[in-house]
Amino acid sequence: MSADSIPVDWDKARTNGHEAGRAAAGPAEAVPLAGADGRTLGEPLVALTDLPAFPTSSIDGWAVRGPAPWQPTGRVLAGGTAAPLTGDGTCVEIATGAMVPEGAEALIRVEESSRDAEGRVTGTPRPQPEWRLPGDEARRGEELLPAGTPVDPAVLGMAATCGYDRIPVRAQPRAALLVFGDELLTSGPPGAGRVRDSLSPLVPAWLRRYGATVSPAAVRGPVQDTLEAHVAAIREALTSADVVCTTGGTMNGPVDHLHPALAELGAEYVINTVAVRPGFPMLLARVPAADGRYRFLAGLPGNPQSAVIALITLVAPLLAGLQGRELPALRKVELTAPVPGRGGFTHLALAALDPDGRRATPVGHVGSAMLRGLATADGFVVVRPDTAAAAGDLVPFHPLPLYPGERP
Ligand SMILES: Nc1nc2c(c(=O)[nH]1)N[C@H]1C(S)=C(S)[C@@H](COP(=O)(O)OP(=O)(O)OC[C@H]3O[C@@H](n4cnc5c(N)ncnc54)[C@H](O)[C@@H]3O)O[C@H]1N2
Ligand code: MOO
Repeated sequence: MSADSIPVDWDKARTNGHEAGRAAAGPAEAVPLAGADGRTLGEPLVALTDLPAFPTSSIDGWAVRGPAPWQPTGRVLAGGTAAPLTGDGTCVEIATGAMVPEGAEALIRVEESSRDAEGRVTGTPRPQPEWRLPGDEARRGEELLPAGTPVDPAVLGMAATCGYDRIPVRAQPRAALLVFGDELLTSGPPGAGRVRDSLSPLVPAWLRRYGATVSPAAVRGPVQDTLEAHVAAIREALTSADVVCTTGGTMNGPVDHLHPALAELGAEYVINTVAVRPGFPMLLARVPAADGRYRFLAGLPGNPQSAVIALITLVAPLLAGLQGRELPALRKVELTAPVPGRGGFTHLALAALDPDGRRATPVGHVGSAMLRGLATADGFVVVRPDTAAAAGDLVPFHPLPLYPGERP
């Protein structure tokens, strides 16, 4: 296994990362609805009954049969089963959500009805039906959502409506982070040749937004800059993680030990360097673990913005694949200012979106060692190899993994 390689095209790197994840995805497991938020459907969600399951009144009023006036014979509330209406000129009082009795011909709203001295009901039904028929929303056995759908609050509510107590979802990938670099400080301000480790706080938080779990014990660093310490730390992390991310040491500097460590661990590269700037020395490898199965290692470059680009280029597609999710397609936005190309590399340029999300403006402070631009951007505009983008051009946009409201 050589550390030298031809950089992979950026789009191809995303696709390869996704396919590698998909090929390694585990089976679906049934979990209670309360624990399924944020997971991914492992099988299609199918209607267990017709929906609604019985003819259901949409109003409070009267269920009537035959011509007016109607003599009330009883009442049916939500949750009850209704006796059939058998005689013309009869009705039952009915509540919203109650089962409409067999034999009912119309429903009349209470405020659009009146009663005579004998208690008989009169009124004119509205032209549109005031009840919902079984199957109006779904037929029993109908597929409502495909496998691979992210589970959100609406999906949880729909599964409950259908009568599910548990739903089949994919396991959440377990991720770990190893930070390399003896120059890193874990607290206090930088100086005297030392820089503050910015990736231990950043990477786990974004891994979680991509659907992985990261326990506090799974974040380690700085790992000592020796080959032995790197190999030992990776081996240890592989015992409890499906995806181990490392930062730094991806190049061939005097203390860059990642490639030699991978060789020692018998790893096989899925991707070794990507033709993208910033970020190119990134890699994704399969590493055999002690149990005989393989896990993934994503090597993120040490420059912080480059590490983020490796996260969105390799790790996000891998995690999507492992969860059985599609690789998100990139939408296009209009550039408000020119963005230069980066020769034969894809250029990912940090940009902020207009409130309507249609136009992107490049932000400042975007060197690969900087995070200031990242903290004000919504994502990256994509400028393909051997091109440059002009103001007014439509270009693909890769969003940052943000929760709603995080960039108001
Ligand atoms: N001779 C060459 N040198 C470099 C090249 C090159 O093509 N030829 N490429 C540069 C590029 S591009 C990148 S990116 C970096 C990637 O290098 P490594 O992944 O080996 O990263 P390190 O050398 O360990 O660190 C680079 C830089 O980032 C700082 N760093 C590292 N970890 C953190 C962290 N957790 N928090 C904050 N900052 C971090 C580190 O101090 C260095 O300044 O290689 C270039 N060199
Ligand atoms: O690729 Mo480096 O990641 O340009 O900073």
